[in-house]
Amino acid sequence: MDSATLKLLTDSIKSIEDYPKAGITFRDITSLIENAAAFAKTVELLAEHYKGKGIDKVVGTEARGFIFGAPVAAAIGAGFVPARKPGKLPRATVVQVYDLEYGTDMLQIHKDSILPGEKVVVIDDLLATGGTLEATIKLIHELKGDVVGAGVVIELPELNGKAKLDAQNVELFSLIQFEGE
Ligand SMILES: O=P(O)(O)OC[C@H]1O[C@H](OP(=O)(O)OP(=O)(O)O)[C@H](O)[C@@H]1O
Ligand SMILES: Nc1ncnc2[nH]cnc12
Repeated sequence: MDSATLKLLTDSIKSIEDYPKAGITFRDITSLIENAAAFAKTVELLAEHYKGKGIDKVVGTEARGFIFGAPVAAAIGAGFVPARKPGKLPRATVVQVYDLEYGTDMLQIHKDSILPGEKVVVIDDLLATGGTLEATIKLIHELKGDVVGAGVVIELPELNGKAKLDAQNVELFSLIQFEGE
């Protein structure tokens, strides 16, 4: 990405100290998506990376993964599969419990949302410890999907979430890296 685009995206993300608890610097993408140029460019860059690679499904994690995952899916001609927090999906699901930078949570996807052998990309706003993406990848693997990549707007390299993706042989694509937790 050129330096003007990097500046557009980086400057549009607000950083809030000690949210949601002491010691965490919260990287807030709501200010990025409020900015029409920054939002469009973010979706375009993620889509560009995965276009033409025969991706069948994009999985986005609730809630912020929906914001980027759905438009990327439409842009690359893939279906969109929501990975949801517990109790939100009406049909049979597969389930994973995982740890977060600031707590624990659970994700589910519909059992029939991914067919064996389908090529799948996971999209989220941010990679911190990697717990969310790891749990999402495990859900897709349970359904015998082929996870070919994980794309995020923001990576926090100090938390080493990439190691969890490496362990699953999933390539990480991140647009912005912020130092510090
Ligand atoms: O790499 P990790 O340590 O797993 O952290 C990253 C995850 O944390 C945030 O979601 P959160 O669970 O706060 O939910 P939200 O999208 O509903 O705000 C963020 O949107 C990522 O999904
Ligand atoms: N530091 C952070 N900022 C925003 N979202 C997050 N999810 C996990 N860690 C986060």
